[in-house]
Amino acid sequence: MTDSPAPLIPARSWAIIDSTLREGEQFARGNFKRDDKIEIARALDAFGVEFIEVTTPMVSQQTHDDIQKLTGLGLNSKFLTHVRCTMEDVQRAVDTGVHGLDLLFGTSSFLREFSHGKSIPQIITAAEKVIGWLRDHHPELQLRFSAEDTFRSEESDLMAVYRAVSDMGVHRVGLADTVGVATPRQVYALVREVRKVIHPECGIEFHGHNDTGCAVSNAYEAIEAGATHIDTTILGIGERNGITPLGGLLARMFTFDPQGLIDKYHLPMLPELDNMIARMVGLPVPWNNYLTGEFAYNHKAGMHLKAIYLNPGAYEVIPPELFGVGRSIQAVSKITGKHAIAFKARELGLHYGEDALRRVTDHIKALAEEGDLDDAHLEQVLREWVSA
Ligand SMILES: CC(=O)SCCNC(=O)CCNC(=O)[C@H](O)C(C)(C)COP(=O)(O)OP(=O)(O)OC[C@H]1O[C@@H](n2cnc3c(N)ncnc32)[C@H](O)[C@@H]1OP(=O)(O)O
Ligand SMILES: O=C(O)CCC(=O)C(=O)O
Ligand SMILES: [Mg+2]
Repeated sequence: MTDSPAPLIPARSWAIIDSTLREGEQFARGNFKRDDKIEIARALDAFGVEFIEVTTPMVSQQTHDDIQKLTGLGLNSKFLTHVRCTMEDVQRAVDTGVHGLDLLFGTSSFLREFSHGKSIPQIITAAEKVIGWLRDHHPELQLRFSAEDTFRSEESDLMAVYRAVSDMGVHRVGLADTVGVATPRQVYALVREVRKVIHPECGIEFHGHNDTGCAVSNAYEAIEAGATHIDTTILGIGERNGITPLGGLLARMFTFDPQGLIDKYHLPMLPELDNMIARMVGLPVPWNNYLTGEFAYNHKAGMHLKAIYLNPGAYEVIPPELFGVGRSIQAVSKITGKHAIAFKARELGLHYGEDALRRVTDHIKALAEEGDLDDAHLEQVLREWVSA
């Protein structure tokens, strides 16, 4: 790590707002009880996420009290609650002990027509009232204002809203790809445009859904363009097929500043986090999950195996052990090669000459064509053929 070149994107330039306790509750199987919430919050805090976003206290008295319980745990991660832009919601939120409020208002024609029915000037007026009151009565709170469904909103409307709320003194503005329609280039371009109309000290948050498979790349482009905060959830759980997964974002960003990520987060805890949420929602961790999926570090093809034995970096971009994960080398299959077989043989103290190695390799490949070979069978074959 010490010899690596200067990071392209320093990990200190962006922070994680983990929304497993808000967006994650909108997942089909996300129905966390108080003990689950405490377990999740403690785990995220131990991992080192900077912010934990929780559901609005408007959901119910129970949710309100759960938030108070969470904020009373004395964790290092800061709690934010996600609330509508109304006096009723924010007044309910201010006594929960959170560090900040994530306000939102839909700005696309879809949401203006079918959700809340407000025009852009009415949205700005509502924001003025709510933000003004919060700044006067609760200057200690960090405030964020997000334009829900940003990427289906008119750019001129967005700029008017972002400029206005930045002038009102919010600490961050939010861009939300609510339906997962944005492309990476669009995200990059819009973050750059937003940067131009808000105050220099105002942060930019990105929230991206994964409907078209771009949640991680869009989060990356947002950061590259200057976003300061990214929303994630553990395993990516959320409405429909979810948002940027914590593990996916870390995998992406690790390649730019490994040491920065190691310094900021307790990376070996990632499997624990993924398994915890899988258990709570009653689903397995997906086999191809970033970093922690069962086969995320499985190596099989003969050409790969030759190099992997010599240096795993030949076919791995991120060392699995840094994330508390092991690699598996599948030396036996029809697509194996002589180097992998020689390596397995050496592990057993067996050595083959060039010709014998070719023959035993071809025999093992032929056996594998017929059906699966387990390690015990492989050992038997290797031992039989060495003396043949
Ligand atoms: C894209 C996202 O994920 S946004 C976050 C979604 N999160 C949630 O919905 C949190 C959980 N929600 C709830 O528990 C409930 O929906 C509550 C408590 C917030 C509201 O419940 P209800 O009063 O029964 O209203 P309901 O959910 O049916 O309708 C939404 C209301 O919010 C209003 N609304 C929607 N967005 C906003 C906004 N950004 N600011 C202010 N009001 C809004 C709608 O106009 C509607 O109010 P109306 O009936 O006066 O028109
Ligand atoms: O408040 C935000 O920025 C995001 C809200 C949300 O979950 C979404 O738009 O998908
Ligand atoms: Mg969302």
